[in-house]
Amino acid sequence: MSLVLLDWMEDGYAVITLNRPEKLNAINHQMVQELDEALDLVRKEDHVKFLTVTGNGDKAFCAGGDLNEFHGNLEEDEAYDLLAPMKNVLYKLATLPIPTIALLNGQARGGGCEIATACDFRYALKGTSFGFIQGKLGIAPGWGGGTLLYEKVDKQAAAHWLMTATMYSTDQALRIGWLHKVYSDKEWTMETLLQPFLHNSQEQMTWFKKQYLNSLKLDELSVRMEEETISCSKLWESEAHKEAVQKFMLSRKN
Ligand SMILES: CCC(=O)SCCNC(=O)CCNC(=O)[C@H](O)C(C)(C)COP(=O)(O)OP(=O)(O)OC[C@H]1O[C@@H](n2cnc3c(N)ncnc32)[C@H](O)[C@@H]1OP(=O)(O)O
Repeated sequence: MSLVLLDWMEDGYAVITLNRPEKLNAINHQMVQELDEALDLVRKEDHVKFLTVTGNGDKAFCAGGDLNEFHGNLEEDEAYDLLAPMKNVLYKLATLPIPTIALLNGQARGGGCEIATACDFRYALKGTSFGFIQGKLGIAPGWGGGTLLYEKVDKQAAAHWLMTATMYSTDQALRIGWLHKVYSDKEWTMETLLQPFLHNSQEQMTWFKKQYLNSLKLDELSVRMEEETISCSKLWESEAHKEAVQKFMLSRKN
């Protein structure tokens, strides 16, 4: 079964859906691989105007890395080998030549927020919440999403969110500029959400995106994302991280 769905829409855009709702779309190895392949396919299609990324189910966009696979008992080099492929996926997503919109149908935690941050824009359903909670697990973002957060919101707001590792409501996330729009249940239809983009041609969209990417200084971005993955791999060995993952695992068994 595909854990990542890729759909081509008649209106000229593509949709990637994280498809593991029973695990709140937590990212496992298979999904890393499938996301990578889906992004390659989207990149090859020259008629697609933009890409949306969303989650299946009504509870979560993505609950982060799968804690059974991205578990606590890893040496630094093992952690690096686990984190780096998803960092490469996020770099691909962040630098895709067409605009990308995260449609946040439910909560996002940890790596889920990193995926959303790699998209150019974030629209959320009212009542959802979001947190770069890695700090509470004895680690820091490791897929490059922390680095990307500094590109997307005010630097102090980014540092504050990462260091406090708290969940933000849609109002808080709007206030710091991480979210661009919030919609009610009734408004949450593709027509309403995407209507402002649909009138643009593919040529317009690729130019807008190129101009945006030019502002990001991409060489430097990939170096900083790599540094993030290396730092997170070191933190992976900490007792605080082992204990936090253990606590989650034990809570599942009761
Ligand atoms: C790469 C680094 C990172 O991403 S660090 C961040 C990792 N993510 C997390 O710490 C979030 C872990 N999940 C949670 O705390 C809870 O599931 C939250 C999101 C609060 C939702 O709670 P609740 O509404 O009660 O749902 P639940 O816990 O029963 O979850 C439903 C099923 O999904 C699973 N799930 C959830 N998150 C993950 C995850 N990150 N990795 C692996 N599995 C996850 C739960 O285990 C549960 O499945 P099951 O019913 O136990 O089979």
